[in-house]
Amino acid sequence: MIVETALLQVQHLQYVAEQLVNLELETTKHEILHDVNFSIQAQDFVGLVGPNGSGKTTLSKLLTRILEPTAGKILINGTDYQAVTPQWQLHQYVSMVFQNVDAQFIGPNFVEDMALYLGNFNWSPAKIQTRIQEISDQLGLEELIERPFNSLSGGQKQLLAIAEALALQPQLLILDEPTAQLDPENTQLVLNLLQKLQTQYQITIILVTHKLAELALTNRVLILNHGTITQTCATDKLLTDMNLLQQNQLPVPDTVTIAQHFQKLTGKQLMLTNSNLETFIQTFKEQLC
Ligand SMILES: Nc1ncnc2c1ncn2[C@@H]1O[C@H](COP(=O)(O)OP(=O)(O)OP(=O)(O)O)[C@@H](O)[C@H]1O
Repeated sequence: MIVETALLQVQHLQYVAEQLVNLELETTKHEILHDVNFSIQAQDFVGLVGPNGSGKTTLSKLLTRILEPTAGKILINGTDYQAVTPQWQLHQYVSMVFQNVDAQFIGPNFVEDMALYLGNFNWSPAKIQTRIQEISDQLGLEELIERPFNSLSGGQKQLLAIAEALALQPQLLILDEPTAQLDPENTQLVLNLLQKLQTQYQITIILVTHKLAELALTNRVLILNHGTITQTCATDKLLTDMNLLQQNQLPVPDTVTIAQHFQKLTGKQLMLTNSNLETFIQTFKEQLC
């Protein structure tokens, strides 16, 4: 029997932040994450949810080695992060897009920013040019790549930040609340791109989000609460389980409230999600008429 190694394995991860409290260089310690365990298979689309301050951003930074864990291990394709040297080689496996993409760009537009980024990896100008062309063709970004960042909408900048994060063809892409500051139109632009990455390019994605409606794109969710993973489950289970949502201080979607009322009225259990809501309403209308 062949046992496949998970793409990402997180084992007993702990992160303790140390803060300077005075000029005598005294510090206090604050445990942000403890005993975090989970694994992700290649091509999973995973949602990472949890109440404010539960440690989602800290975990994302550990997964991209922006922070080093106090204890525990992270393995990518069975290789310990610590064994990936030099450290920047990890960009070839895992990449992250931050909520505030403006802080991510150094150049004035995508083409120049990619040249600076890939130049750090000693890519030749010709190779950089080919990769820019390739990625903008694949993701349909031709019209944006030479425009100054300051002339683009928040959603367009997110698209370019995602494209840049894919420059080195990582296997795992982590997005920290990519739509938090976007209006509905720009949110849709970003969600469409994520769906395309998943279906056409089979990229493994971790989507950190507060918006439970966005979880419809994912197949699995990790719930982080009080600094540890309290549950991993199929997305449909979370989105239809009022108790699980409430136990983890997550907002209850309207679909769950409707399903609960339906059960009270009819005694029948209903698994209602955004994807089958329209069919449910249609059936209901037909029965009423
Ligand atoms: N460097 C640090 N020193 C001390 N405490 C920190 C540090 N970084 C984060 N924290 C605290 O750790 C906790 C987790 O923060 P984190 O930003 O990871 O949570 P989050 O789940 O991403 O929150 P949000 O949903 O609000 O973005 C918070 O209480 C935060 O104040």
